[in-house]
Amino acid sequence: MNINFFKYQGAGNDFILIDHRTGPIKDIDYERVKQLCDRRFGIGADGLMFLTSNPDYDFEMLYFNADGRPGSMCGNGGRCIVAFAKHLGIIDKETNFLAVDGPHYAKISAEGNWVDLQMIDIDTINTDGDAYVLNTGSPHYVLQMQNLASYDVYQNGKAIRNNDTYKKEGINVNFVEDKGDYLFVRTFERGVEDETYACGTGVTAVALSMAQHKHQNGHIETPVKVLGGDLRISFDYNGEQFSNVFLCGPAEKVFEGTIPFPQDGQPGQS
Ligand SMILES: N[C@H](CCC[C@H](N)C(=O)O)C(=O)O
Repeated sequence: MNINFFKYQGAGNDFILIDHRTGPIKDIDYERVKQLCDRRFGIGADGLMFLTSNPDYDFEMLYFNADGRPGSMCGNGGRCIVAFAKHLGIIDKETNFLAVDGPHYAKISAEGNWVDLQMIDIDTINTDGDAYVLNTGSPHYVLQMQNLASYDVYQNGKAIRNNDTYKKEGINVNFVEDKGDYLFVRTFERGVEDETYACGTGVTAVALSMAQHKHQNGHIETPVKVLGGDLRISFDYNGEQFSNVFLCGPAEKVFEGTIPFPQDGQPGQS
């Protein structure tokens, strides 16, 4: 069957979005998802999402990484699917939707291209040598460094993601340089197995780790620069728990089209 797709991007983290409110998704063909996300043989994206209906929420987000496998929470994907839901007329200024890590609240600008997405509360940040390790909906490794612009994020991120500790489950590897007024962050993403231009759960993990590292307290606003643009993380920290965590940034529709998509017992056929 043919289905319509929409391509969105948030700070250069890009996604294929499919409106699937009409029925349950069954037998998703992971190979087809992977091919659609491929930048040479497909549409090209860091991930693919289905927007489905849920009786208790405005909608539900089903996220797949570019390797075709179901991913954990995607922050920029969450912001993009909120913009998509507004485009579809499902929501207006705010929403409560369900994702793989639970319910999320979000606010969206009148123009529909700026989304503040609430992330899960966090109370545990572990360490691994000099790095911080935490789960902001997806697992993240956070390491501080200098001269990040010229750092080999691909080789070093890949080595950490595939070391004995993380190989089995995988981890997203974030490198951060504290620039004083803002944090500069680059991320090697699990499931894409490459550096992406932005990672929302990643910059969130970085901002929280840095607040703990610097012994900051109270209401904190952290501007972040990534390869694909600017994001902002705001949260409250009482020294033990991070709450009211918001990932804020752009979310824009790039283009739309039609593709064959096998499902409902026809995996592999298109
Ligand atoms: N790009 C995403 C992270 C996707 C999560 C994925 N890489 C995984 O670990 O399953 C974000 O903006 O948060």
